[in-house]
Amino acid sequence: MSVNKLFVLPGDGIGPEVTAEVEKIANFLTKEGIARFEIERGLVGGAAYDAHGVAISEDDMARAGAADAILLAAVGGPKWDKVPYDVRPEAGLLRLRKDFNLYANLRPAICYPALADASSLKRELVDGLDLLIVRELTGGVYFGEPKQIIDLGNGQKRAIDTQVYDTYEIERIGRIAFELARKRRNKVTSSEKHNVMKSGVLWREVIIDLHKREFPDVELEHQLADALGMQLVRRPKQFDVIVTDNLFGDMLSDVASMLTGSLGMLPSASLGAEDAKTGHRKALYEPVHGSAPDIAGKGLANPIAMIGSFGMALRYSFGLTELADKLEAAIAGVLDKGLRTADIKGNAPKAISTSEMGDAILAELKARV
Ligand SMILES: NC(=O)C1=CN([C@@H]2O[C@H](COP(=O)(O)OP(=O)(O)OC[C@H]3O[C@@H](n4cnc5c(N)ncnc54)[C@H](O)[C@@H]3O)[C@@H](O)[C@H]2O)C=CC1
Ligand SMILES: CC(C)CC(=O)C(=O)O
Ligand SMILES: [Mg+2]
Repeated sequence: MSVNKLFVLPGDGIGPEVTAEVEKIANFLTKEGIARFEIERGLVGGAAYDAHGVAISEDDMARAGAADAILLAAVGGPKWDKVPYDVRPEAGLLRLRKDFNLYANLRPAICYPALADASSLKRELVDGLDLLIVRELTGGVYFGEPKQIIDLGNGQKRAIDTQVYDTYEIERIGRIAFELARKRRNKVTSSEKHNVMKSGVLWREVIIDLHKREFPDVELEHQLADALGMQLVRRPKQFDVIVTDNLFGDMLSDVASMLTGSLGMLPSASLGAEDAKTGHRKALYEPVHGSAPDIAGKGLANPIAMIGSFGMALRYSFGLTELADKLEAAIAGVLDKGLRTADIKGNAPKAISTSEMGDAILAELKARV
């Protein structure tokens, strides 16, 4: 049995609490000989800053590079609000994404039937929802240069962020979206703001051209990003795959999370380019949520987004598709039984803690493997 090397970066806030629940599951699978995981741990974000004065150390970057997959919970928090911009916690995550060229961020939003009442929308709007946001992750305004604050010398300052996209960046993320749509309901909605942004004009042009050349069998539609935000809460089941840029993808996926009941439910996979020889993609798996400082250390965090991210690692990095299916079924099973963390409690009589939710998912998994 091959060894799957996992590099775990718990990060800050609720990060250590939710990654502990994944480690329980990985250790069980290893102990029972169902799959073999070798886990190493590193520091990222505020935790790395406190230990080394940087948002991620060179040593941890090297160890992340040597792993088969990286699992990162979340970074940031008010404790580090005043640290220099270059070493702020979020810089560690951005460096991992950029240095490993993890350009494709897959953010599925699935509404489990048992949770349809936990959504902020009416049950009939979200019941059966299954959409996938494909977010470009290494370009756009989060990385474009110049990025600076200039002192204008007259008591005024000017802040500059730059949105930059090249053809190849749009084409490669578009290709991922079309390929994934072919395995789903065969529809892609491309989203930008070509009415006010040049990057939107190019985005639309490249996606239309790619569609014509390589994916004419897939249904393609375009929606402006502001209108798409509105449609996500109006009639979310119209979507299959949404492909969009780094900033819009970040915002729209937080919106989509509430359709499923909570930000604590949404997993994600950040994938790099396919290695021509091995077919393997460098990958980092991370929940969509942040470090949730408001609930950190209280056992209130929902570990499902993190456990679901591990499920995506089983599927996309380790080729353990059947096990990934079983883990997802275990999550659904726990929800069917009415077990809820505080964020998805709804009308349930009581909420269970982070570790109780992890234990319950593990027990459901044990019954399936
Ligand atoms: N990928 C990452 O590492 C991200 C980091 N952040 C950072 O996290 C920090 C906090 O940011 P916020 O805007 O508060 O966003 P957040 O996602 O951490 O929290 C937003 C709200 O959702 C709740 N929430 C989030 N995850 C939850 C979970 N697993 N279970 C239950 N409730 C959950 C929180 O309690 C909070 O009320 C900031 O420093 C921000 O930069 C934010 C987003 C992504
Ligand atoms: C760098 C992150 C804090 C940005 C973010 O919110 C995300 O990627 O979801
Ligand atoms: Mg975000």
